Amino acid sequence: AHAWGYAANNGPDKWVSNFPIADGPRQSPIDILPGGASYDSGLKPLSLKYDPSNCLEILNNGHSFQVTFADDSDSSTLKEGPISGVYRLKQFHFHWGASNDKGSEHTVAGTKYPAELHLVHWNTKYPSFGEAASKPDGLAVVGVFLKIGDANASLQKVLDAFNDIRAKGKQTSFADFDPSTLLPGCLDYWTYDGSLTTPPLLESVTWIVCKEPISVSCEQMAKFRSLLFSAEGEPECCMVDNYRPPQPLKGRPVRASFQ
Ligand SMILES: NS(=O)(=O)c1ccc(C(=O)NCc2ccc(F)cc2)cc1
Ligand SMILES: [Zn+2]
Repeated sequence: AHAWGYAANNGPDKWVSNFPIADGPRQSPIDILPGGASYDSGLKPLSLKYDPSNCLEILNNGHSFQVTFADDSDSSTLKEGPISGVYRLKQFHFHWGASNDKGSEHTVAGTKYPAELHLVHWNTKYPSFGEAASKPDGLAVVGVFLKIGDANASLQKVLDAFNDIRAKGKQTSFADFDPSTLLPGCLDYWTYDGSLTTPPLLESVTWIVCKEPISVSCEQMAKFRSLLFSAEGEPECCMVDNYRPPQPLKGRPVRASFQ
């Protein structure tokens, strides 16, 4: 059986055959309707504390590229916000489009952004990411939209490593990067219970989607699109449109940390 992907023959509409949870009650992403979200004064501000020395490597996994962190201590964590306890940063990655009119996974009243950043954290009440990934409160992902504007100097550091990871399976060391430099100035957010947006689509994610986007230039978006879904020696296939479209809300509440 061919592995999952984003092409017509193995893309989001096909995932349900190998991953029936694709039609489950708490799937992600969703279209966020600001008018349908309820302000919750009980929601705390996000507490994100990242240690750049935990940054290990950058890799092309054939679906996206990701920057992986050492998660053997509580030095890079997410606390407060809608969650209780301590969640450790495991990795961050992005989703993007073939053109600037699409690419984000979450949408806001139907608006698609050209890309979306995901900072993936796991609940330290469980022994590992793999264990946490199967629990309803196991993961917390912070989503940040990217909007076309000025070049993003912090993002450029990540893009400068792309020459070594152009093809699927390539990885290279990547050190001393502080992911908090990729966060918007304002950390107002929407939050809801959801899932991983790629197979295995596990319904274990507390989603925390920032209202304010960060900037990315057209040239930087072109750099994202220079990566390949394909491995070395295979016919080249540009890594673009690696996003799942919004899924049914199925009655879930979406809360806002702001009025
Ligand atoms: N786009 S997203 O932020 O929702 C997302 C985040 C992480 C993963 C992931 O780690 N997959 C591999 C995986 C999944 C479960 C496991 F138990 C082990 C590895 C997939 C999607
Ligand atoms: Zn993602």
